[in-house]
Amino acid sequence: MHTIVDLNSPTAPAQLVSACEELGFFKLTNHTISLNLMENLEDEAVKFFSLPLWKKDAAGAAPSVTAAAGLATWATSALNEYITAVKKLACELLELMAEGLGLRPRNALSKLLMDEESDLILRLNHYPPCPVSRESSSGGVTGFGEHTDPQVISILRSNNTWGLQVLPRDGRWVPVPPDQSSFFVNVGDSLQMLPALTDSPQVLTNGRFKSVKHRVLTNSLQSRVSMIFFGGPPLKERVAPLPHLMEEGEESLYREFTWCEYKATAYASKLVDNRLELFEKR
Ligand SMILES: C=C1C[C@]23C[C@@]1(O)CC[C@H]2[C@@]12CC[C@H](O)[C@@](C)(C(=O)O1)[C@H]2[C@@H]3C(=O)O
Ligand SMILES: O=C(O)CCC(=O)C(=O)O
Ligand SMILES: [Fe+2]
Repeated sequence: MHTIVDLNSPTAPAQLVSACEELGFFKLTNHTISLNLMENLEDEAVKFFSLPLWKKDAAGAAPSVTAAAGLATWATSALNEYITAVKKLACELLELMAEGLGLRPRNALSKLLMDEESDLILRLNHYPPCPVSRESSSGGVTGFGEHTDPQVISILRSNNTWGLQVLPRDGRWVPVPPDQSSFFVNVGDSLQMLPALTDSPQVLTNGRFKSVKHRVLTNSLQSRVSMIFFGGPPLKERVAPLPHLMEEGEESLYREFTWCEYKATAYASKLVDNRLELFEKR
């Protein structure tokens, strides 16, 4: 079962750090984003997804979040309000994580997303109901295949339909009970790389935070609508372990790369591929 982090709790920084170290995934409660704000965008998404294909196609390829103002033809205000709120939340979480890790300055991680050139994506997914075939080995039809997210942090909100599953490192797929008023947060590949060493011998690794594998199975009766904010650094930003967290003389497990390089590799790979492996020093 995943951790539930209460954003209002005085121990939130420590809770965040252990959730990111253990599974790389947690449910976030007591945030300040209203259900109304989430539902406004969900309603717009439902309207959009019910349009005929040719109209959806006409909306064109997804622009980046920073270009959302250019999306004037579709749900601009619901999108902009949601993006502003969720970006602020992502930065708040990264600041609390930095505090939990004892990092100075406090914005060591959040500044990656605050930069005006940060690479932010908002993705809206719709999974129509889909009856389970007898051949299905996973107990459901795959809606979104297993993968890790390449960015720093992903913040997911869905309606109350089951489907999301996470994979602990040495375990089995765990279904995540949906909760339309909470967020589900996962560590992305780039955050796995960033915080370097820990003093605990069991986890003496640069990958102190875990980029969790996850997938979505469709539901046979209800449709699932999810919106996920992916926070990535500016394309030119170097992704390297934070020196403050490295022990003296200790080497990074990964070679240094820019987010642009990593993203290009990720986007040229298959969804299921282990992309971080390609950047490990051997
Ligand atoms: C198959 C792919 C889809 C994806 C780009 C990729 O080549 C591998 C990473 C995929 C992923 C997973 C997280 C996000 O949903 C996403 C938008 C991202 O940044 O990386 C998707 C990419 C996509 O759908 O284009
Ligand atoms: O739609 C979901 O619930 C999760 C999708 C996802 O993991 C992704 O878009 O990267
Ligand atoms: Fe994902």
